Amino acid sequence: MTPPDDDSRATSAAAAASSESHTKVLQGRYELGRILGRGGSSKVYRARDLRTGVHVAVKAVRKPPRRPSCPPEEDAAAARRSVERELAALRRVRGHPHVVRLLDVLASRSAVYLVLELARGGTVQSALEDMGRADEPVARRLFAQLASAVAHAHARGVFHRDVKPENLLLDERGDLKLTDFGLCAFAGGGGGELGADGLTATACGSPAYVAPEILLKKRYDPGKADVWSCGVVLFSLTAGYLPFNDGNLMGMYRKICAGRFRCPKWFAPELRSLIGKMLDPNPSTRIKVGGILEHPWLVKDGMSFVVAPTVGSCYYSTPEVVEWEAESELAREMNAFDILTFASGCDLSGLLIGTLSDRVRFIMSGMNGKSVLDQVEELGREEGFVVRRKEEAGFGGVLLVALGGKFVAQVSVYRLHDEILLVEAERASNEEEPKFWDKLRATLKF
Ligand SMILES: Nc1ncnc2c1ncn2[C@@H]1O[C@H](COP(=O)(O)OP(=O)(O)OP(=O)(O)O)[C@@H](O)[C@H]1O
Repeated sequence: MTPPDDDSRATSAAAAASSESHTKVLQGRYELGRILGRGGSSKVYRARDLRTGVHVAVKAVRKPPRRPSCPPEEDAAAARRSVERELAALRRVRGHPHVVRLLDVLASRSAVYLVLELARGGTVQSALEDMGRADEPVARRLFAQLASAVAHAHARGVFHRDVKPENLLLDERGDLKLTDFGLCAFAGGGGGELGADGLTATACGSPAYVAPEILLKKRYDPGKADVWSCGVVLFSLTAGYLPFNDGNLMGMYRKICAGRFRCPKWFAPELRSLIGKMLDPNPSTRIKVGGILEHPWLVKDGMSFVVAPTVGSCYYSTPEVVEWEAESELAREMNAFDILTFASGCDLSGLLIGTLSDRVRFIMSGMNGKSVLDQVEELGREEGFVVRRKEEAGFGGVLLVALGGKFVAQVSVYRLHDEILLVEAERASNEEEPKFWDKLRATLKF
């Protein structure tokens, strides 16, 4: 397949997500395959990272079509808020072995693409449809992983608010990954809508999993609402059907508000006890997520939970978690995702971050834009190129031209935030001046 020319790349990237075609390449890097799932405003594709060969999932979140009743700015702002919320949440909770991992973020004028680790085992919902219900040890393992992920998110001030089997993915080993933070709330005013009392009034969640206090339109504690939804998940996993069900929605709501459900007779007493504490219609007496992790039903089969002092969260004590702890300490470098979060005051439209074969955009932090361009200028002169400083937005750019007047490369620097720079380096083609490009790469460290 011949690569598209430069100008067509951004367009083809955006078109890729809207098309059902299976051979589109997003920003020269992610080859999109079949659709794995669809959400309200997204399509999720299986994809391959052409640089590493690793298979990933790309969630393409598009700006919604404008509604005639709604001013265009309102639509754009709502779409942007929802993506920012999901990104901010994934950033806060990243690194936990049972939360889906955000690998990269790309953006175009019409969509944001979240590159996520690929969960090859489908969703817990599809597994339940196939197997009916889970055996108790399997349910215990999956539920422990869910409780651990939710506890971790809460410890980081993120309340999911849409815990349900469709949002629980399974990897190839059958391990659970919590996903879809698009409806979450943040503690401490991080873009969510919690009041000073830590309560919210925003009604969200899926009917069968939603807590009574939300149905009753009370101000509610989103942490307790997550516990309720986890209780419904646990019941569904072990029973194979929902605890609150009725022919009509109002009937179901009445049962939810009364906390009226019946456990199947094969439920062990400890399982009944845990579900009863989670599906307590009174949020003030409902068990907290920390209590779940210590409940006797869960602390079986040699499982144990440890409170990580560094992050103050509870986690499922396995070698993977220990490894994650070490990795998360190291994972401090900036990536495209950080840029989007940092740049929340900037207009992100048209901001493309990523690597093409002959153009790269990357972040430099703690550097002065002018000195970056000075370094490029010096390198160009050493190589015998004609060097021209360009007046552009941001710090400007440096154009490097060969003696015959042929374009060699150009580097432009923009300021994103204080000392955070977005640097764009472009070259004529990847066949020409490879040594110079390597030197530039070494100088600018991209
Ligand atoms: N990382 C992934 N690996 C594999 N499949 C995934 C992944 N992420 C999402 N999916 C699939 O895509 C579906 C939709 O994803 P997701 O729930 O994140 O989208 P959404 O737009 O936020 O959905 P909703 O409208 O329900 O909030 C999932 O139910 C799942 O089938």
